[in-house]
Amino acid sequence: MDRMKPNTANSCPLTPLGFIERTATVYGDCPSVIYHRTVFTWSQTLRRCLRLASSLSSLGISRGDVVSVLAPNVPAMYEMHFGVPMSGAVLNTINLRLDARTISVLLRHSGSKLIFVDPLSLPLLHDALHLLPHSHQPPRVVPIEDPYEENANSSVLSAAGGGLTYEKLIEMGDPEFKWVRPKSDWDPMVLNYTSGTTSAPKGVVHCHRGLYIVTVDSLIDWSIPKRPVYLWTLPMFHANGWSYPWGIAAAGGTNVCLRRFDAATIYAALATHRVTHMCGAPVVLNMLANAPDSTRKPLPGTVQILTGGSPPPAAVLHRVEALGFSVGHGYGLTETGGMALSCTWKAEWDRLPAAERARLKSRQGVRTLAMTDIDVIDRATGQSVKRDGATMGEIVLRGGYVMLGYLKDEDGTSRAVRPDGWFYTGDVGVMHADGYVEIKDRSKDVIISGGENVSSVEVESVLYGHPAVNEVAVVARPDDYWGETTCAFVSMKEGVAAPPTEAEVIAWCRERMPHYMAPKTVVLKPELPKTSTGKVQKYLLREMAKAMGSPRPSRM
Ligand SMILES: Nc1ncnc2c1ncn2[C@@H]1O[C@H](COP(=O)(O)OP(=O)(O)OP(=O)(O)O)[C@@H](O)[C@H]1O
Repeated sequence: MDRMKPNTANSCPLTPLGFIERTATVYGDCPSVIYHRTVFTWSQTLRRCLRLASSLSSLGISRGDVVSVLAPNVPAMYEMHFGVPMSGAVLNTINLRLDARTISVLLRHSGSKLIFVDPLSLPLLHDALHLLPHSHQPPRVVPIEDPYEENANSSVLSAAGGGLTYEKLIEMGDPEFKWVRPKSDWDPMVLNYTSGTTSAPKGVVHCHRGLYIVTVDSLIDWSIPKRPVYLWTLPMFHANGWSYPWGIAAAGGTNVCLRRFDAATIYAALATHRVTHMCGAPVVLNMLANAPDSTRKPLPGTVQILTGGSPPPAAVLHRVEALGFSVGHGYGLTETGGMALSCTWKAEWDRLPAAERARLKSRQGVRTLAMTDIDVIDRATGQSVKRDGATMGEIVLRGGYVMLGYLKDEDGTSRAVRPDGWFYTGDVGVMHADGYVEIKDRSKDVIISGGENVSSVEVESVLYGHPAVNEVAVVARPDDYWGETTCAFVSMKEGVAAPPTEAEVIAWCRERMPHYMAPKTVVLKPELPKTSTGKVQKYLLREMAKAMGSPRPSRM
């Protein structure tokens, strides 16, 4: 046995890039990418990706160079998930709803050599480039055409790219290009900045191996069949759309691209393309559930919808399932490139009442097959918390698709990935007796009122049960007496005849939860501030609550 070692035939580096070659062989004539009236097949998509990789190589882009993209879910964005790393480069998708200052910081931090840009984001990119210091070599700009956008004037685009555009690169490239394979499966493949929900975005680097594992794992975990029809409602710039650009290629599916969407666009696309699968943050589920009847269209069949990214309130899950969607729920971070936990469903739960099913489904669940281990630990002792569904601790995990690290941030990396072999998520949760984890908060969001820990997620989930409530976010408000008290920011559904007052919302909560948890302050707002990935920007609300100062000391 001692002589049994890896050999040349079994040590080829793992990478999800090869999936597209197999798919082009099997499903070459099947639709790969649809955008308005444009339909590509898998053999065309493969050739376009190879042409892109070849052109990037002829422009001098080589192994390890960072190539950025600022674009919505259009076909070019999909192709870049293959074409850019096939040139050996590291793909850096940038959130197009960031401001110019943050984008310039990211471009500088990543040392990006070239950036592809959507026509509608050109002015934003120009502002960002102007903010780069003179000493910094700016990336080469390559605009992406969009025949369906009136504002995408081709001569303006060509001028902005110094004569070069995305389609010109495709045209110039070699469709038989021998793509640059990773030397090792630990070679970096993508650089993704986190959402910046809690602090400045961090540059997460993933390697080919990690992305291969998470892609295959995500296909298995969501039981993706062959040839799904997948609607792109999750931004690909967010953690590479939880790895599904590579996953849908592996399954030979059809990618339905959308530049922008609202409830009406989603319902229309579901019906037109007979969509089978889609992903979205809970905000997308909320949008579907609260859409007026006039915008809803009958579903083409059961649509599988995978949600994650922030806690899905049980009430929202319940409403979406009642509309005919089948909801899957997972939990992950940019640092895991996709889902690390999922609320794996048990057949016997189908017999439970709907509200109980939704409550169980709102739990984040168990580790996926390829995540080696997870735990909820007491940060002070490092010991596992009791499996009682009540004792809170930090969620930690280990497995083959935890990031390589944060780019140029060794301190940040060693704070997150510890010598004890765990990746510390910064999320606070509990372990239930059945081994399912439930998130209670981010460590920064826990409210400590009179020495008691209050989970903002728990208070939010009660508030979501109020029939007039559209969205809610709960944060701490400083309080001279209690230390902190619960402050709820609430937006009401449109068209509610007699929306409740702040005092009525407080009274409603006090009937349904211990008084120390119930909000002492309610602020009604037309809309809550969100990141482009649909997460409520609690730090902004926390600042607002802080600015309100302490209310008069009160007793429970
Ligand atoms: N199913 C889920 N339920 C509750 N929270 C979730 C779920 N999935 C993800 N999250 C939250 O999203 C976080 C990961 O989000 P992401 O990587 O996009 O960056 P961020 O944490 O929002 O931003 P930053 O790290 O810059 O503050 C997790 O740490 C967790 O707090």
